[in-house]
Amino acid sequence: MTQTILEKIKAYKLEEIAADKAAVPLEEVEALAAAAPPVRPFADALLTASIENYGLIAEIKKASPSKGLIRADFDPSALAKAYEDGGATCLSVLTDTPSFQGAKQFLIDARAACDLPVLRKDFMYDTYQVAEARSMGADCILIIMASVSDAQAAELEDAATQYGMDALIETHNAAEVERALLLKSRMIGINNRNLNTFETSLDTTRTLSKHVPGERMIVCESGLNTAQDLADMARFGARTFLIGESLMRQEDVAGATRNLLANPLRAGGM
Ligand SMILES: O=C(O)c1ccccc1NCC(=O)[C@H](O)[C@H](O)COP(=O)(O)O
Repeated sequence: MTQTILEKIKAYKLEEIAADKAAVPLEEVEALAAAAPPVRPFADALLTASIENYGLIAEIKKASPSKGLIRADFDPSALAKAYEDGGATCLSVLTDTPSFQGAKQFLIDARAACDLPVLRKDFMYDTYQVAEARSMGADCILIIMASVSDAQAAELEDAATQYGMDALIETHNAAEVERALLLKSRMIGINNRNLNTFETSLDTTRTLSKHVPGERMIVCESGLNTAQDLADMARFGARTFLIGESLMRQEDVAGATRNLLANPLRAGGM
């Protein structure tokens, strides 16, 4: 039987975690996490930004399984600064190497170059990775409901909370939203990318947003290209966005980020 992309990623990730644990024992990672720079509030920053305008998690993404290489001229520090200058609220940094050409060092460099809170964008299965995320300086982790059980999700979320970090809970369908709501995290990600076909459709957010109660924050993820897309999604209750590829393909990343955040609803243009 052919494996799905998440199954393939999980297989190499579990090997990677075992190798990392052998190379750097948990106690050492925990000591590094305890010495890491203080946590920057991630969800709070998004909430504040989304009251005034939109919250934007701008992603530092070199490549992807669906698109291959996205940006050849890739300097995480410069990109982090450009995103901050353009008005992004938070950063997302891919640390997975085999599928996204990401690196742990990218997160460390990006965070050091700006004052924004940072999400470790990776496939999390083990609380060891949460300690590792904090040791790099991450302020938030991603929990993908499609790749973990309810018990694993709760365990990862608890570990993040113990470090004072936030967790973004990612969903792709109504059943996953229902499971995500059993957790405590405020941020419910709705990913518009179908992980089997890699196609993106904003209809996913249009459909799933009604399953998310008002006290949680919808983070609309993937396939967002224009300010109009954001305004469209805002009508469905999403005022916080996670955007990678469309910004990564721009020469002037700060300018493109600024243009994306020019909210036509606020300007009275809609
Ligand atoms: O981006 C992919 O091709 C991908 C494939 C398999 C699993 C996850 C994938 N992407 C992770 C993401 O969630 C996105 O990087 C993020 O939402 C930003 O999406 P985009 O703005 O479309 O780059």
